[in-house]
Amino acid sequence: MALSGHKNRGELRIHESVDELRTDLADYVAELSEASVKERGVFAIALSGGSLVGLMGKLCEAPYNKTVDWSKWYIFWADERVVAKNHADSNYKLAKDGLLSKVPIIPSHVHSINDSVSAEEAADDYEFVIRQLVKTRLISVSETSDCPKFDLILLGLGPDGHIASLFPNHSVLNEREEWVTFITDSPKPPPERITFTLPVINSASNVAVVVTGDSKAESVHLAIDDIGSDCPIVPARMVQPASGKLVWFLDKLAASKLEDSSLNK
Ligand SMILES: O=C(O)[C@H](O)[C@@H](O)[C@H](O)[C@H](O)COP(=O)(O)O
Repeated sequence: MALSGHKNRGELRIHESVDELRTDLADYVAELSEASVKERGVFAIALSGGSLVGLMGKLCEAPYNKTVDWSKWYIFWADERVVAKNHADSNYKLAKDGLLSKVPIIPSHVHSINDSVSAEEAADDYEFVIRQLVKTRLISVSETSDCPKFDLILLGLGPDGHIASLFPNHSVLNEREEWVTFITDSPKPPPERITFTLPVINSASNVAVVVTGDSKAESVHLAIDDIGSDCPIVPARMVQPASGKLVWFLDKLAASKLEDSSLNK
C-alpha cells in the first residue's frame, strides 16, 4: 500500500489490489470502533450504498467478527433510496444482507429511514431521530457548529463525482440549515432519496471515501488533485471535514489518474 497526505485533501491509501483494500478498510473501521468505544462508550457509524458494504465484508470474518464490540455500534445511513426496506434498491437491505445480519449488532441500534412516507417526510423524520440522539450525546456534537459529529461516515464515489446522494450541480449541495434533506430528481435511479448534507458530512470525526475501479479515476483526480479553475468542482471535492480526518481508500485503478505519479505506479 502507498500512503500519502495530499495537502488539504486528506490521507490517501492506495492499494495494490481490492483484496488488500478490503483488509485495510476492515482494520481501519475496527480501530476507529475500538477508539470510539474506549472514549465515548459507543460507535456511531453512517454507511452508504453501492460497493461499499461488500468492501467492508472482512469485518464479518475472523478476527474482526469476534474482536469488534458490535453491541456498541449504532448504524445510520449517509444516504438512502426512498423505497421499501425489502426492495432490491434499499441501502438498508444491502447493508442488512451483507453486514448487519452477519454480526451481533443490536437491532434497536440500527437507524434506518421510515420507508412508509414521502421523501420529504422521511428526511424530516430521520433528522428528528438524529436530533434526539445528539441531545443524549449518543451521537457527539460538533464543537464549531450544532451539527452531529458521527464517529465515522463511510462514502462511495460515483463516476460523476457524487457522494451520498449529493449529485453534481444539484441545489442540495448548497443546503446549510438541514442535517438531512431529500431529492426527488436523482440522475441515478431511483429518483427519490434522502441524504446527509455537506455540513453534517464535514462535521464528522472521520470520513472515509472508498473507491475502486478505473471508471472512478477521473472523479478521483477531480476530487483530490490541484485542478484548474476551468475544471468542474465535483461533490466529492466538497468533502472537507472541519476538524475531522478524511481518508481515501483507493485501488490502483481508481488512483490511476492522480497527478502524483509516485502514488499510482
Ligand atoms: O445511491 C446510489 O446510487 C449509490 O449508493 C451510489 O451513491 C454509490 O455509492 C456510488 O455510485 C458508488 O457506487 P459503487 O461503489 O457501487 O461504484
